[in-house]
Amino acid sequence: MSPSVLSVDTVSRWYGNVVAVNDVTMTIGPGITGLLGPNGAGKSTLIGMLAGFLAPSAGSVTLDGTTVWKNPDVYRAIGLVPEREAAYDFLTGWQFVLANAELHGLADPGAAAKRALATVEMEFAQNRKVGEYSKGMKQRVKMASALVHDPAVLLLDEPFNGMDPRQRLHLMELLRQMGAEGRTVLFSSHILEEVEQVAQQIEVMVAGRHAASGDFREIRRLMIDRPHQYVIRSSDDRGLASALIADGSTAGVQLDDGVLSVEAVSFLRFTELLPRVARDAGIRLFEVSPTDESLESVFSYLVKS
Ligand SMILES: Nc1ncnc2c1ncn2[C@@H]1O[C@H](COP(=O)(O)OP(=O)(O)OP(=O)(O)O)[C@@H](O)[C@H]1O
Repeated sequence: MSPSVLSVDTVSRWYGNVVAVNDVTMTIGPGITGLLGPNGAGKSTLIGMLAGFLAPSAGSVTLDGTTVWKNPDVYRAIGLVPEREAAYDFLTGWQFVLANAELHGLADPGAAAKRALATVEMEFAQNRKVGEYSKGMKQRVKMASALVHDPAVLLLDEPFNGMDPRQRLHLMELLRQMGAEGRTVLFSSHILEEVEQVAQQIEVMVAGRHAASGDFREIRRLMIDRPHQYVIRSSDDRGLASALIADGSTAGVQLDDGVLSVEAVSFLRFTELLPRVARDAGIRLFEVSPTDESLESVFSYLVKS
């Protein structure tokens, strides 16, 4: 498979006065890219523009240098697995995939549908109606229809949503296979653990903006190496507060109504500092709990940085 590269160049997309995607520039090459971001970050909108379903309001999306929007030649190289369930519940899996093969005008739609259903291991259920499939089976049949024309680019919008662990593993394996074949695969998710298990490259979006980019180690580091808030219980909170202030490497120490809270500048430095300071002061630690670990707080930190 010849390598295909999607380029997003200063792309924005607005709906009325809602800016869904705000001045995003990124390059997506062969292998697996995870598009990570909380709900409403603009992931679906970006995928719609990558797939040629939505026009950018500004900027351009190109595949190997050719504009994607309004370009049927480019659509032949792209497969999209949308977030919504297939609306064709009354068709069998076979009919659904075959219809897509015919819409693409393939020379031998039957052979293409057979091959695509085999790739996702759905032949066993191909004669049952899509409406009777489990969530994971629906996802696989949508994937077969996206793969029916053997595209170099595969885009999947929240493909792991609602899947059980077994279905999840199966889909991860399929994505790895697609990546190993040299396809350019991009999938969106709001769960870091999901993305880092399968994506070589991670692009983070928050509130329409491109917040971070890198492999999972870099993204983990960005998320961990940021100010963290902790509540600490110890044998001598007041003594510990003084010792931490004296050390000077924490951003803030507060003792309010007997609750000791600390803002650490860096997670890694703090995990080394705290036990040492406590030991030197002869104080025992009972509990150290983070207070701002929600994914939203991590994401909003990334946007500010
Ligand atoms: N057709 C539309 N009309 C108006 N606003 C829209 C439309 N589609 C999306 N939006 C808005 O654009 C923003 C980005 O939405 P988008 O669906 O792209 O985000 P997302 O990251 O995919 O989130 P989710 O995972 O919840 O789908 C949101 O504020 C959303 O309300």
